[in-house]
Amino acid sequence: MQSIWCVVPAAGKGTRVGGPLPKQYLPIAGRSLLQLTLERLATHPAIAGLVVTLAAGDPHWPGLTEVAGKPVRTADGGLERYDSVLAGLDGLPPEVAATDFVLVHDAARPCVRHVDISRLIEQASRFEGGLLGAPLRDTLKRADDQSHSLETEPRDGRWRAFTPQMFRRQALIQALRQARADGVVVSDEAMAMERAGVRPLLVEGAEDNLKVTTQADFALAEFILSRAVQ
Ligand SMILES: Nc1ccn([C@@H]2O[C@H](COP(=O)(O)OP(=O)(O)OP(=O)(O)O)[C@@H](O)[C@H]2O)c(=O)n1
Ligand SMILES: C[C@](O)(CO)[C@H](O)COP(=O)(O)O
Repeated sequence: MQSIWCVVPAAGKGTRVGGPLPKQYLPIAGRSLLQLTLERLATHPAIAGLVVTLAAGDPHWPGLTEVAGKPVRTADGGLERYDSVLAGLDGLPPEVAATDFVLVHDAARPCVRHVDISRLIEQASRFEGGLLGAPLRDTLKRADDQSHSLETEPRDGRWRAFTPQMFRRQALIQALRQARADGVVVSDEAMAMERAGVRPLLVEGAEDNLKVTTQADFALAEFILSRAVQ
């Protein structure tokens, strides 16, 4: 299996959780959300190293330089998630070539399964990249601003996008820079690549690849992690 670096955007404020600490530093079973995600990534055999993007001057970062024997580099994140991803891509070591694939994985997703990361790398590397996701299995409603359902959206062909997402380093940098130049705030890497004409491969992954977003997600993440499925 190829060896691949992973950018970990961890510069968010966690406003949907609230509280004095950014959510990536809140505990799950005694360890921070960020530490859990870094360990989950660093213990995957194909991952060569991590670039963690942090809020400028982040006082909570413990100054890690390696996790599970894998090197850890840092970069200053930005206002939007995609700014932080760009900073992370720029912070990759020089041995990562422009055409090398890189992964991008949210610090807020500690439950990602190694088998899904392996399948993403193996399958999406046959194309110009891809992402983990899952087909939508619930009926999708479009609501008005009073939370009344206006209509039911078509479900066919709709997927939920997860991370990691995997693209070639320079192609992703160019696509993200183009989105920024166009004033488009892309919500994931695949959106930037789609705008560049790429059709990222969707690789179905476990739906327990939870993005910890609200306070309630911490208990669910702790339960998922307690099952020792890595
Ligand atoms: N400017 C930003 C915004 C988000 N992120 C990271 O992107 C991931 C997914 O973002 P999200 O879950 O939205 O985290 P926050 O932006 O912190 O949450 P909120 O929107 O509730 O403030 C997180 O690991 C977050 O730290 C980042 O690196 N830089
Ligand atoms: C990248 C992502 O996790 C894919 O679902 C999602 O778009 C992040 O969104 P957020 O609002 O920045 O959490």
